Amino acid sequence: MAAIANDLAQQQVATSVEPSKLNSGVKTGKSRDTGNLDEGNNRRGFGVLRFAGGRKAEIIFEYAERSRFVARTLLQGMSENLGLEEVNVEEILKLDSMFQLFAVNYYPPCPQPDQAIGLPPHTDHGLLTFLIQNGVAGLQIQHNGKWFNTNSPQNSILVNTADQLEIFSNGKYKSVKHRAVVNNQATRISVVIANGP
Ligand SMILES: O=C(O)CCC(=O)C(=O)O
Ligand SMILES: [Fe+2]
Repeated sequence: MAAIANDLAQQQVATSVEPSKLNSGVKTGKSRDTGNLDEGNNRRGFGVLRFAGGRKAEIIFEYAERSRFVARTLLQGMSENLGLEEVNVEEILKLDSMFQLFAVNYYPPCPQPDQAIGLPPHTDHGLLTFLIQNGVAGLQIQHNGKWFNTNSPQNSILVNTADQLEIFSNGKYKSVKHRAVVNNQATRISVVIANGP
């Protein structure tokens, strides 16, 4: 996973995974929703990159496809856990045409990490967000008002619950508030897929 995260992030390759948006460059603490939406690699916020094809695009396609399978399997389990065995979650959430948003976050080392934030606190849209990283930690989640470091093992996918899941489950699965912190040692790269209905 770390290798994939590095590999993908080092290429300015877009994907046709709908809606063909890649987040690239350094976040400056600005909310993604208010970032500039430009074509090309916008180092200050949202970047929409053109589909370039080639091996890297194939990797992204394959990762997106496989992650859709994982998302659907998890959602079926969650729906059973909610006591919705009778409900066809695939049909209700139209998982066949699942929406995926692919983002790559790049956090260079910061000389004063306690004075900066990589990505400010937020919850994600969608149902489940998958995050892989290049072996450098930095994601924190909020629980009972306190921030906790996450510690994902090598080659794992960290799954965050998101807003539409909270709505779908009537609040039983809470959308986790999270943020990314920076460090003064190593560049961190995270690759995120938000999976929505
Ligand atoms: O880089 C991270 O750890 C967090 C990324 C994130 O929350 C996002 O892209 O929505
Ligand atoms: Fe997020």
